[in-house]
Amino acid sequence: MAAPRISSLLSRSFSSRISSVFRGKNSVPGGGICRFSTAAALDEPIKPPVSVEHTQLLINGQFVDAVSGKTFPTLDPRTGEVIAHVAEGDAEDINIAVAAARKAFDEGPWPRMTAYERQRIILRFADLVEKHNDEIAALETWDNGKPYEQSAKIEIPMFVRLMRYYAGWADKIHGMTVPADGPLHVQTLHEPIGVAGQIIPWNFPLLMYAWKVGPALACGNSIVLKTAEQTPLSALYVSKLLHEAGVPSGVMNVVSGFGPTAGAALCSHMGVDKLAFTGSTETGKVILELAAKSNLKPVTLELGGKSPFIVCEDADVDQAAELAHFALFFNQGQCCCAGSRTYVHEKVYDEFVEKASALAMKRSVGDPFKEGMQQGPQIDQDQFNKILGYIKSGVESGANLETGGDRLGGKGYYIKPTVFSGVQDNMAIAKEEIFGPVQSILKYKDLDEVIRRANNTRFGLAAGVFTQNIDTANTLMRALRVGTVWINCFDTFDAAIPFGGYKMSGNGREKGEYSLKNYLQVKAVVTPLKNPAWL
Ligand SMILES: NC(=O)c1ccc[n+]([C@@H]2O[C@H](COP(=O)([O-])OP(=O)(O)OC[C@H]3O[C@@H](n4cnc5c(N)ncnc54)[C@H](O)[C@@H]3O)[C@@H](O)[C@H]2O)c1
Repeated sequence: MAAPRISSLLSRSFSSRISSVFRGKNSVPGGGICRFSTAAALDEPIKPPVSVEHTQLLINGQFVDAVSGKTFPTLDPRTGEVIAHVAEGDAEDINIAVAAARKAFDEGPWPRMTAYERQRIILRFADLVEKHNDEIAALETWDNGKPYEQSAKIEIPMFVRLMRYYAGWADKIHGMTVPADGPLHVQTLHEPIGVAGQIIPWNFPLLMYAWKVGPALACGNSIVLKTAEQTPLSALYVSKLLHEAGVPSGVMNVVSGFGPTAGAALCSHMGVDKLAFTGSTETGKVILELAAKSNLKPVTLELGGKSPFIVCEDADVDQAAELAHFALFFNQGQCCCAGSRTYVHEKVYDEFVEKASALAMKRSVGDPFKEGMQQGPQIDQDQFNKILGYIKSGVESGANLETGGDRLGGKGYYIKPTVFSGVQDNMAIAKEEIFGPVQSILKYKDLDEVIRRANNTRFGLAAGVFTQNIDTANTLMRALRVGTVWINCFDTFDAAIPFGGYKMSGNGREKGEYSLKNYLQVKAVVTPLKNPAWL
C-alpha cells in the first residue's frame, strides 16, 4: 500500500482545512517564518475584531445575572489580562436552569413538535452561525488563544457541519417492530431521554458544544450546559443565535462557572436525566460518582489520552515527520487525542528525529490573530506551569531535549515547540497527559514490541499508524486498544465518524449515528394480537 502524499492524506474535512490553512506559504520545512517567531509573540497584542456582548447566564431564553451576583474574569491567554467579567453560576443557578429545562421538556413544545420542525430550527441555527463565522471565530481565539485562521476556517465551519449533520438525523430516528414469540405486536419507541446536563472543556469550546448539543437537540431533549471557566464566551454567543433560530425558551440553558460548584451541582441534580462530560480522567471519576450518588443518571465520558503515533520502518520519513508533528502540535498540543508518544522504528529513527526537530524549530508561534501563526499561547497559567514542569521532568529523567524547552517571550502563556528524543516508556513525559507542545520520540525494533508498548497505558483514546504496508496496517488497526485508529492520517474529525475511548479514556461515543443513543431511551411496547393474519 503506497503511502499517499500528505497533501492527499489531509485531503478531507478537518485535516484538509488545516492543511490549506497552515501549509500555504508557511509550510514546513523551508517556510518563511523565523524560528519560534519570538518577535511576533513579544509585539503588542493585536486588537481582536469583535466585542464581547454576552457575559450573563442564559436561562429560560433570557440573559440573567447569577443569583449570587458574583462574576469571574475570563482572561486573554496572550497576556493574562481580563477580557470580560462573566456571571458566575453556582448551585442556585443550576437549580433554576434545570427547572427551566425540566419545564421545557415536560410541558413545552420542543419534544412535541414534529421532527421536521425541529430539524428546520437546527438548520436555521447552522445558517446563523455560518453568517456570524468571523465574529464567533474572533471570540473563540480571544478567549482560548488558538490561531484565528484555525477558528475561522476549520472549527466554526466544522461546528456548522456538525449541526447540519444532526439536523439531518432529527427526522430519521425511529424504533422497530420486533418479531416476538407469541401472538404479540411488539414495537420499540426511541424517546428523548429528557434533561441533558453537559460539561465541556476549554480546548475546543465550540466543537465540544456541537458534539454534545447537536445530538441532544436532534433527539428532542432540553439541555443545561456548563462551559469551562477558562472559555465561557463563545457558547453564550451561539446560544443566543439558537434562540434567534427559533428554539423554545428553556430548551438550551448555558451556565458559566466552576467545576466544584456549578459543575458538581449539575452532576448531582435529581432533575437531570443524563450527563455528558469531556475533560480530565480525574474529573471524569468525580462526575461518575456524583451521578451514582444522586439518581444514577447515565454518563458519557470523553477523557484524557496518551495516544501512540507509530512510524513503521517502511515510512517515507518526510511525510511521517510532518504528520507526527501535526498530530502532536495541533491546537498548541491541547488535544485529548494528541499523538503524544511518537514511536519510531530504529531503521528510520535518527533521520526522523532530525526532521521532527527541524519542523518544531520552524513552527510559527505568536499572536494567534496574526496571519500565518500555527501556534498561539497555552490556555492559562496552570496549564503553562504544568507543561513547563513536564519539560523539566523530561530533562531530569534523561531524555534528550532536541529543541524548545522553555517559554517564549515574557508575557502570556507561549511555550516553544519542544521535542524530546530518547524517551523511555517509564518516564513521566511518556506516561502522563502533558496537554502541551511537547513531542516525545521513542525508538522500537519490531511490531510485536511496539504493539505491547503502545497498549501499555491506562488510556485508549486514539492512535496513528504510518506505513505503506497493508498487512502492517491491518495488524496494527486490530491490535491497538483504542477508540480511533488513523492510518496515514490524523485528527480526521468528520461529523459522521464516532469518537470515544477505551479503558480510562472514557465510555460512550460522540459524533456520528452512535451518539444519538446517548440521548434516547428505548421503550418496548407489547400488545396481544387477536386472530392475527400473520405473525
Ligand atoms: N479530554 C479532553 O478533551 C481534555 C480537555 C481539557 C483538559 N483535559 C485534561 O485535563 C487537565 C486539566 O484540565 P482542566 O482542569 O481544565 O480539566 P477538568 O476535567 O477539570 O475540566 C473540564 C470541565 O469539567 C469541569 N469540572 C471540573 N471539576 C468538576 C467537578 N468536580 N464536577 C463537575 N465538573 C467539574 C470544569 O469546570 C470544566 O468545565 C488538562 O491538563 C488535560 O490533561 C482533557
